[in-house]
Amino acid sequence: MAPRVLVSDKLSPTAVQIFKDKGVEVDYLPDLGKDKEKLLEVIGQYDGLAIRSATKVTEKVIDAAPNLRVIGRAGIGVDNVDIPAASRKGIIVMNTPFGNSITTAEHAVAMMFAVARQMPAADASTQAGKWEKNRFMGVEITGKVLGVIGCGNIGSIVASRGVGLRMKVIGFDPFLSEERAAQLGIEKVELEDLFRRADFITLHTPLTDKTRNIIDAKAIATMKRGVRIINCARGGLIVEKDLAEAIKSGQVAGAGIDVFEVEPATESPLFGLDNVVCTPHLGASTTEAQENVALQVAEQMADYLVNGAVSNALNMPSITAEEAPILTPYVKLAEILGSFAGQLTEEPIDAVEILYDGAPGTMNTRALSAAAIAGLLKAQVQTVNMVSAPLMAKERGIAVSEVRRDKSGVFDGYIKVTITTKKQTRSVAGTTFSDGKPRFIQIKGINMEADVGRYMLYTANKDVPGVIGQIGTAFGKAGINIANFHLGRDDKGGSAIAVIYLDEPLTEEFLDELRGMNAIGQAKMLTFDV
Ligand SMILES: NC(=O)C1=CN([C@@H]2O[C@H](COP(=O)(O)OP(=O)(O)OC[C@H]3O[C@@H](n4cnc5c(N)ncnc54)[C@H](O)[C@@H]3O)[C@@H](O)[C@H]2O)C=CC1
Ligand SMILES: O=C(O)CCC(=O)C(=O)O
Repeated sequence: MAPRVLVSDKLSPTAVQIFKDKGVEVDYLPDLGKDKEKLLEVIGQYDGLAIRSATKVTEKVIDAAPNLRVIGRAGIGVDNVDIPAASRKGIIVMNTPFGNSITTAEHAVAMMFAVARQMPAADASTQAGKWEKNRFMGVEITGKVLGVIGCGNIGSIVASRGVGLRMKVIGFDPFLSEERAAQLGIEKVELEDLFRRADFITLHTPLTDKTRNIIDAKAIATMKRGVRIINCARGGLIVEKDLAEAIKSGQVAGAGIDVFEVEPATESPLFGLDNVVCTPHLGASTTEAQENVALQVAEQMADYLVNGAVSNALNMPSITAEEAPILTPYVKLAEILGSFAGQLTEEPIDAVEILYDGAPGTMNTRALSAAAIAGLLKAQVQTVNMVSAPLMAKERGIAVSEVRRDKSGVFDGYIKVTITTKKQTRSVAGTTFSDGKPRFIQIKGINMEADVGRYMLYTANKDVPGVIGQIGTAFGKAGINIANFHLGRDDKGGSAIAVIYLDEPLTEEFLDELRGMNAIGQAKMLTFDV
């Protein structure tokens, strides 16, 4: 059945066409996102949800969406999506990180000019026939200090435009290196320094706990008198009432505000003040940017729903369309190894190490590790998948580590999952052959070569004569058919293991009978999704 996507915000028609061309059914209901109740009613029918900023994807929406596999944001900011809730449900959240960057940077620059020359007020006054030439005295931009807070994609473009306008650009961003700053032709400074020196301040950070209220009364008091402030990033970065007070007092000479604490903003302490220029979250609103993000989000979502390729996901490593078919057998293998370890472990897991030897070590190991952890946790949480697994492992205090090394044995490569609990360390290794099927090659340090079956009995026993006969007799007496049998041991008379393939699962009574046998230390029924 074709996957189904709901587009619940206004998106360019390009997106709808791309979904259709790629074999995805699509419902384009651009006003639905604003109707919370209706969204809750219908979301259960969809595999994908494509949005902009109007649709709020809360935990409630996610809980009402058992079939949802991907949320695609046609834009950058994903503060309207509850990402932890989506991750817990195994739903990928993706955005389009570059499609509207230039457009938004240009909006910030436009705001800077509009504020410097009071364009909107001058326009309104002139069109009202007032000709107030003396009222609208502006300031030059050339030679002024532009302080850019957040020098990522958009901030960097604004910085370079500032340099082009012959401004002195200074930037604050904890992740900005001296090299990158030099490349942009700007000076890297601390925030206090930026506040103290800038004539214009422009914000380009996401809204996080660290950036919320980054401009409040206290910060404004440290700024140059007559500073002008631009916010085309997110409402909540500025305390609007503090900025309004500072504009009234003359400490701040003007502000260009595209984003608000509450949106849609129908009232704000900034409304009606002299030299405040407001736009209704128009940063990304150009034909070009909307075409870019619509095209990109539809391509990305369809690629995931149809081919399993993952790009620009915020809660899952990327997997390209070329990579997906090569990775798939190893994803399956990693999941099976994790599942084997998870099913055999009955006490809390402290740590998991995933070793990549040879070929799989050259692949996307973040995705493979996510699959191994998903397999491991499946014994406890049925709904876990590659998206939710890393978060769930973290929530459970499981330390996950990856080791990669060159090919060291007869196989082109293999994966080994080792788990550590308070009581023991246990490992299982496997590989895939050219048929793409997973094989176990080592269990608890004992070499063996075994296929993976749907129902498998695992026994650990002492290597003494008669054990296999005893097990075989018990199966015969109970009338249970054995489909296949694999054995391995470390040393003569040491530890041995058996993996027995069955057509159906064994009962607990029968397992207890096996466990009652003298030489058998462990008998466990394992089920695999094959
Ligand atoms: N008004 C609009 O329509 C639009 C607004 N935006 C918003 O613009 C913002 C920036 O977008 P991009 O540049 O694409 O993001 P980005 O992720 O490329 O850059 C953000 C930068 O902020 C920096 N940062 C994080 N915490 C910081 C802190 N405490 N202090 C200083 N810098 C910090 C990061 O290191 C990063 O370099 C986002 O919030 C996004 O939602 C994006 C597009 C359109
Ligand atoms: O979709 C829009 O108009 C807003 C864009 C935006 O805020 C973003 O991409 O973060």
